[in-house]
Amino acid sequence: MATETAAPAPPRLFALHALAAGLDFERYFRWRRAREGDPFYVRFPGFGAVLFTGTPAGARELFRAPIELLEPPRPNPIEPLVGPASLILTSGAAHRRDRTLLAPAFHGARIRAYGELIRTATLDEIGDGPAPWRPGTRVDSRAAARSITLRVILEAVFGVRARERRAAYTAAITEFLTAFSGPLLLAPALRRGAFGRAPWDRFVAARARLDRLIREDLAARESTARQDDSDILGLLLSARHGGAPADAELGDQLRTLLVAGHETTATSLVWALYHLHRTPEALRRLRAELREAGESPVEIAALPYLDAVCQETLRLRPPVPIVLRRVTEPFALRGVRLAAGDTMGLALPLLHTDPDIWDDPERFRPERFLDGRYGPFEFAPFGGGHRRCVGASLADYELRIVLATVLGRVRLALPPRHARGRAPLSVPHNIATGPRRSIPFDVLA
Ligand code: HEM
Repeated sequence: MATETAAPAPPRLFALHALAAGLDFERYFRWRRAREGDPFYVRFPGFGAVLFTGTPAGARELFRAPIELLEPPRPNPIEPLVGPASLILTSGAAHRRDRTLLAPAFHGARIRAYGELIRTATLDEIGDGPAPWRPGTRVDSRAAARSITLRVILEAVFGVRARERRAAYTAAITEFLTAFSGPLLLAPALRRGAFGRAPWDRFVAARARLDRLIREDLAARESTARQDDSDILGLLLSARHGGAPADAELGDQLRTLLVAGHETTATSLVWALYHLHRTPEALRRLRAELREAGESPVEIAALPYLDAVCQETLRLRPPVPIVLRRVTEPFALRGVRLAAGDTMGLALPLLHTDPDIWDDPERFRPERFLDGRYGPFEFAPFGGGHRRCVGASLADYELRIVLATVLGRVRLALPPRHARGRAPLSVPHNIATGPRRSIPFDVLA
């Protein structure tokens, strides 16, 4: 058995470290590992120290740790966004109960039923959105991708189809997420009100507006006698008739799905389009595959090169780059002792560029997913173990159908500055990381 060592001391000069991590956290993580080896410590403001690994051996230990030993980390920077009853934050019996409730809504046949909805949402955004994608126009890819993925979540989760209702949600959620990005996410000390004028006050007001919409939909659906479980809210309500969960908990779960379910997928869409348009041979190969394929979502979702493009995007640009677990009893990660209450983490940008697994890891090369198979401890964009992303199948399906629909309808090009310059860094936005600057596309045809 390997000898356990005590944890290395977290770094001094904390403010400088925080600044370096804030400017480019992937580079910072690489630097820390190069200095200290794997695992290594990183301290987050208002959160404490986390022992990180970025190797398949570490991923295996973290994902396979006994479930009863693991909790989500506390305090959790995203708690104000998702709420204390969120699946992301519960543990033990409550987590098991909520996963049992939610997981079936994201499986096989149910997901496939959303195929047409995803295609229609994409076509509407291109042809009929607030800024139609006509030749000669410039598209803000983040705004467009968010609009598509939010619509999918609103319809799939809440069954919201009416345009005005969708617009009300879109405005509320955009305001809610914008109010929480940046300083409030990273500096918990700023989460205080000041006579209605502080950033925290604005965030609390935005959350109240969004919660009002959610409550209205809950009430409307509850008052209808029919049991409609064609969407996720219907499923949750039918389960409630069996006894649980209460209104506030349901509200947190719905807010979680709204937040976790659209920003992550939208970011991946932006990165996929970006890397494809910087890698002409990959774009050509994908277009050729799409030309041969039919329009049925099921057929599209099975295309091998499209699949490889999506996986490669999630490898190089994982939108949720770190996976955290708090241990409730002593545990050893890669031979380093953790005490009860300590937190361990998996750094996906390190795992996904480990040179022992990935050839030429910094390059966008979808072919690697055609040539080889990667295990769940080598490639883990959706995390793993008992907390693996509950929406992974929906996200995978959505990525493929939106990309195929966009590329089948329009020809895009990156403006010269983006086509040739350095690739933008990934920075934390709120629940997901994304490109530091917005990435526009010119519509050619
Ligand atoms: C490309 C898109 C997405 C990525 C990369 C992603 C990634 C992740 C990751 C890394 C985790 C943490 C897993 C862990 O701790 O092991 C997670 C958890 C979660 N995700 Fe996703 N996600 C995506 C889309 C979605 C969607 C579409 C939904 C729902 C509609 C969703 C809902 C959730 C929820 C509820 C959790 C918490 C699961 C739990 O703790 O049991 N995600 N996701």
